[in-house]
Amino acid sequence: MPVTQTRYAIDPATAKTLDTGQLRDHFHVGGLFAAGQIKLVYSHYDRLILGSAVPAGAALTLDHMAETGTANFLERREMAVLNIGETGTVSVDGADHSLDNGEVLYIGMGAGAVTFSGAGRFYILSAPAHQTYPTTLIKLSDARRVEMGAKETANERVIIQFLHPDVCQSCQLLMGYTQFAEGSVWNTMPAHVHDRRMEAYLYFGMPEDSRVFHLMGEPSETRHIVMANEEAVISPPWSIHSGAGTSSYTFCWAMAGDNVDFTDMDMVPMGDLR
Ligand SMILES: O=C[C@H](O)[C@@H](O)CC(=O)C(=O)O
Ligand SMILES: [Zn+2]
Repeated sequence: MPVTQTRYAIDPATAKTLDTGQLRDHFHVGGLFAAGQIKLVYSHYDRLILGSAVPAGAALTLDHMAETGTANFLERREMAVLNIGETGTVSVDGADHSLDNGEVLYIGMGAGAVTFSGAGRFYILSAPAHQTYPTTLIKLSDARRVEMGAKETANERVIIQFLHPDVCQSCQLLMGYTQFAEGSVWNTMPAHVHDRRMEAYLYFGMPEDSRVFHLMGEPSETRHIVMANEEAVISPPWSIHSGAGTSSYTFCWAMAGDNVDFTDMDMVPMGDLR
């Protein structure tokens, strides 16, 4: 059985009254990637579920989560699995998919139970779905690469898009990860919001003592959450999501909501940030 928890959606007026601990209780997700466990967080923002599976030698099967109210987890949902560990296997619908580090498996609605095995450290994302699309292994060479930023602004990076309409079809999940050039640490500044899509970040590939200061909140009311390696953060639709690290890092971004248009962002003019 997966270890589960629920995070409720709150409005920005409530969010701005929260202190550090309360902000973390709502938005920060720690304790993922525990060996021998599937851990899942059910967010009420667009009902995105995020979590982890670390088989560590013994196979782990995800078939049911009470929070979805369905007999099978994928009955009315789609899923993406990113392997941030060594090569591992994800078995679904009678097929074994071998995922190397940095590869993504899209699993369509109705595919049934999902079994994780091998040396993988699997990051799991799932959103409600309305139709099934083929389960697809997406290799790094299949993904779409968007170069962004510059060294001078410490934000030289490549956005690698896996669940994107040009790469792999999905109902509402959009996901990929962003890698920095050495010395670059700033993600998504100038910042943006997209009130029609929520987003979740997983920060990984960081040295143990490194931290990312993740920025959130309405543009006129920003807060920060201090993130360590392999920790996730839920970004409400009304919130900016940006950050700077004490070293370079990789972060997986994932979105769910009303459209799958990656470029549909409302950029925040620098003068509006508070
Ligand atoms: O809506 C898009 C998301 O916030 C991220 O994809 C941004 C990102 O990866 C980056 O700028 O590096
Ligand atoms: Zn965004």
